[in-house]
Amino acid sequence: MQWTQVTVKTESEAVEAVSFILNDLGATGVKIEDAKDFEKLRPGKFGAHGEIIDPNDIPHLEKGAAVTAYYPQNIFVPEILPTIKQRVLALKEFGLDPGAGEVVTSAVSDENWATAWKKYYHPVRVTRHLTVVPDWEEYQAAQDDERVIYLDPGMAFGTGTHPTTKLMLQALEMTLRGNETVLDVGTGSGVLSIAARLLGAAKVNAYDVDDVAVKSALDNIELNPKAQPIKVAANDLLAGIHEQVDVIVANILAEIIIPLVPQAFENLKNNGYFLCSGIIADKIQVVTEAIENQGFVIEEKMQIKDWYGVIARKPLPDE
Ligand SMILES: C[S@@+](CC[C@H](N)C(=O)[O-])C[C@H]1O[C@@H](n2cnc3c(N)ncnc32)[C@H](O)[C@@H]1O
Repeated sequence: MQWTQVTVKTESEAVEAVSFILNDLGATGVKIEDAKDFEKLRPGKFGAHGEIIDPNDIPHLEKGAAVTAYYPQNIFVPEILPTIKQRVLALKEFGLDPGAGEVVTSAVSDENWATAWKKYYHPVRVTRHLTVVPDWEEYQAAQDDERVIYLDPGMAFGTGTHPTTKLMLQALEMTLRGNETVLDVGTGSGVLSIAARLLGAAKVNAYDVDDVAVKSALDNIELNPKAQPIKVAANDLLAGIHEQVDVIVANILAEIIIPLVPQAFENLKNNGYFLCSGIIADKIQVVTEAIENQGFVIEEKMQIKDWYGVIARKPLPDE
């Protein structure tokens, strides 16, 4: 089994709180390194086996502290990084100094990730009409009504095969009829935006908070002339966006979907659809409550493996 290692560089006083945040987001364990612990070790002290300890021989931090967490494969770390950064920096509000709050991931190095997954990534018929094809593979559509999405997701999330993406591809296929306006929040590789256009949406705007994702989405849109044009921009959810669209789709974590719910309601036309996934079993109730309390009608709850998706509709005023 592979693990992703996430290290938060912080200060001694914040190590407990940072450990709590990392565990709360699904870490299976944390390791704490604290320069203050080494200050207590004096040269010449005896260790447990009678050896003389010279702290300088032990790899240690010269200053500050670092908390390292380990995440199992079913947690997609790039997705939780913005939440980690946000919650660590917010510790200031509780009177704790989080230091730089710098977050570093390793174990699955960029280089490994960029190449290792390619071995397992082949054309996949994800839904009745949508097939995702790696850009470097030759593929011939088997039916006239099959739509092919060419992708090279690189470091961004969205090969099209993750259950959460699949749920939203299915939801788009169930919802779109043609000529809709669509907002794709947390676009990652751009896969959902490309799918929306290929399924007949007239206009799609895609947003992501991560510049790597924005670049990846733009590159993938280049690979799919039939899906062009799609507008892509860096944005935090729908902050500052005021539109009236037919469909909003978002595959993000439950914690991030909840603040999106009122923004989605505001940006949808009556009878418009809010499609969301990225929700684990523990969170489905709180997300559906937030959606219903906002005034949406839940039309479908979908599930693949441990992941849930929701199709919600903004009702007509007289409903
Ligand atoms: C699970 S990926 C989904 C990618 C793609 N849409 C898919 O379905 O495969 C979630 C994406 O949401 C982005 N994201 C996370 N927080 C965000 C926020 N506050 N605003 C916009 N995008 C965000 C992440 O950078 C990531 O690219």
